Amino acid sequence: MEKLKAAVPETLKRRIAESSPDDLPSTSSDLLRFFHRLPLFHQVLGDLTGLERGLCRKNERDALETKLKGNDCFSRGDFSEAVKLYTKALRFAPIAVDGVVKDVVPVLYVNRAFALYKMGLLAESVRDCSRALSIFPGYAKAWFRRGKSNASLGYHLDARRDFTVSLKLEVSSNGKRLIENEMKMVANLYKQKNYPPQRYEGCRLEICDEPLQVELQCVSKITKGRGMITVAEIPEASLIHKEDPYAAIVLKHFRETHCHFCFNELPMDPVACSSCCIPLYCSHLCQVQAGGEHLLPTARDLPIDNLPEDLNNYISNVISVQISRPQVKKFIEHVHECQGVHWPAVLPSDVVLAGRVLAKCIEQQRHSGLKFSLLGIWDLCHNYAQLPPDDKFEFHIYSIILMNCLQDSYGAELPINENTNSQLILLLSQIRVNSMAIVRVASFDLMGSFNQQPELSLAAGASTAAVKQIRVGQAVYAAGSLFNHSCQPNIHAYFISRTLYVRATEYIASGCDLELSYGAQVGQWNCKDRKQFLEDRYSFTCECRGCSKLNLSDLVLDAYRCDKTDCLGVVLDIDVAKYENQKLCFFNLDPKSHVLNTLDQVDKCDIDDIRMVASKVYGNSCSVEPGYCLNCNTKRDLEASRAAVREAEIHLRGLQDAISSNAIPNNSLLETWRYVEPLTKIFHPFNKRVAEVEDTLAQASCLVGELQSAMDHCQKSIEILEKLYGSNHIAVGNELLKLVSIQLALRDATAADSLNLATAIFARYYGSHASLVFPLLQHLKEGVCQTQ
Ligand SMILES: C[S@@+](CC[C@H](N)C(=O)[O-])C[C@H]1O[C@@H](n2cnc3c(N)ncnc32)[C@H](O)[C@@H]1O
Repeated sequence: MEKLKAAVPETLKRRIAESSPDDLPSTSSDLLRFFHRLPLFHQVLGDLTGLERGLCRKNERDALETKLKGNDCFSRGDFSEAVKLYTKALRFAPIAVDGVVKDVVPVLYVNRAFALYKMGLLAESVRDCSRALSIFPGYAKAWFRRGKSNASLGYHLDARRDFTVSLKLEVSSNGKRLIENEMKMVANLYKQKNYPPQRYEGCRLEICDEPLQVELQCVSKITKGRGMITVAEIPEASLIHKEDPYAAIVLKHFRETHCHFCFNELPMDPVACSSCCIPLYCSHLCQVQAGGEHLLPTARDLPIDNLPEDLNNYISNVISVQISRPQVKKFIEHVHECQGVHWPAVLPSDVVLAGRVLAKCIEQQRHSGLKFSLLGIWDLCHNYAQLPPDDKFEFHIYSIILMNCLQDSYGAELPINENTNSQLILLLSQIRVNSMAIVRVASFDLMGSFNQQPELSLAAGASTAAVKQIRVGQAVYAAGSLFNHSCQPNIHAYFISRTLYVRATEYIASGCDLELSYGAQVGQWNCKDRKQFLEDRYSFTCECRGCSKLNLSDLVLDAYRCDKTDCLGVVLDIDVAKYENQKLCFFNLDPKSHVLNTLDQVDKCDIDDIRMVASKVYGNSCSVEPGYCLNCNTKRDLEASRAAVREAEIHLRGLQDAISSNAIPNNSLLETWRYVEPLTKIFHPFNKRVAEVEDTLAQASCLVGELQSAMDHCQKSIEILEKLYGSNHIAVGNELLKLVSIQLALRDATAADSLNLATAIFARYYGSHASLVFPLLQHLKEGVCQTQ
């Protein structure tokens, strides 16, 4: 790609860099013409689309080689590595070669089933046997393995049926003897205990479906374009929007760990795409929803006749993949990428996502008998004019490449010309502005310490590791894209499977804007960093109330404390002061400012707190002077303060490294405290860095078993976060979970109170889905019940 970029003449590059949306037909057709004459371009396209060079097609030889490596691991007793290798082999393995069905896939499933059985993953083992049987019902070994796993699960009736079929199919006398022995063992048990058979495939999450409670409306505003408002008032925690994506894609880093359809973490027995080597799914249901029903295996005939009716029903239940039709989506998003070619694996995720949007538009227009056009069907805003020159150039190149890659699937339906190329460039800019990251909460870090030592009670396993949010996918939601951003949002978006849920985090009066955070929030970053992030990532200047009105958080987040010991005033650095001055200027320059009083300049809930730390900003035509206390005007030496902070940070980093490697040396805590303490004398008590230091000290104390001290530090961190975010914010909720964990370990009765506070916060953000998204909450609830 870099060579391709370098080959483009400078004059054309410059025209592209300076182009506006109106110029796109001319710049894109000139680039297309240039590429057509360039041998390098045809070579790049050949690599991306040529089947013979495609690394993503099925390959029986690679599957067999990988299977042998898996067998080696199995014989050494390394079952988990064997499972991984069998999964890799399943990715390569074709169900049929030249129309002849091969046994490699069923054999791999049964091998993996055995390794899973050895690991004690019995339900997974049963599922893999059923998958083998859905392709090859006459496979005696698969029925036998299924019987063994069912027997260990206590499903003795199913086990007996599995062994019965296996015995009828087995040809060797040794094999028959083995099966008969197993049958004897379950013979009596099945009469005593009988459970219904496990569901073979299906959704793993039981989602409690809440009705939507409000009517939303889309309105246009001068500053932010279209946005959503509420027609009626909305109570706190109401679910206000729910939507499936127009198109979605898993991010490259998570291709091996998360389902390519529902984005949940893959189980140990994932299903591979049956026609190319790229996707992995958590079940056949996800596979079919992403790739289409034609990917499901078609079972061969079972070579046994005259079976009793109930056994026949049982067999057909096992070998047919049970997927209900309504669950299968009409549009199949992976189908055009599934020919074994290289491009879906190597092009950037947002470009492949654009391909999925195009494919869906083509399908929709095909149904209505229309010619392809993105205009009208895809009505989202874009930021092409504000894009940096490099991005404009890349979008031009990728639009041409993607059009060519899609030719195999859509040919004349998707003509490559100046119109379609310009539309695709704009589509890439729309995806930049409107796509959302599908996020998963990796709270298992916190649960890890409990799970690794199951012999310990929950109370003994205190942990203060942070709850991590991981971005596993990228998706576009047609209506969800109309929510504008605020650094002080009143709604919250989260994802279950690939569905977007939006919830009001506070009471919202009728007619009010409904705004979520695009990733920058008051309390998390200062005004400068938030604005910078939004400009870099989304190319707009934020006009939200957090960036235009004074708020406590922006004043204290990075502030130094006043040199006078009894003064709680803030001292701001130059950068921060500049942005706070802009907020004040905004009001002073406003033509209506003479009718505004100080209250209008300030976020109302912060008035008393701001008076406490920066009383001077209430003066008329006040400006914020860096280096001077905003209460008493005392000067602080900022240069010396910065130097002292740098020194303390070195020691703090040492402690953080020790925490990561779980090796805190003796006396390290006392030593670090000696160096870190000056930070608390330099920074304002509500400075975010002080909260982070308290949090680090809580973690370190927890690791060395000083739980009382861990609890004190954790509580101090929470007090600061409450000032920065407000006491009902999810950041406080996350910190409260750590506190509960420590309190449980200390058998402190206040754990229940802290958990109640945390539960109330999580309910505002996640409603009835809180425990589903944060399994740790349920875990801690059980811990609190145990200790009561
Ligand atoms: C996902 S779209 C939201 C819908 C959009 N307003 C529209 O008319 O389609 C994001 C775009 O909305 C505008 N926007 C959203 N929040 C804003 C804010 N706080 N300040 C200024 N512009 C904003 C920006 O143009 C941004 O690129």
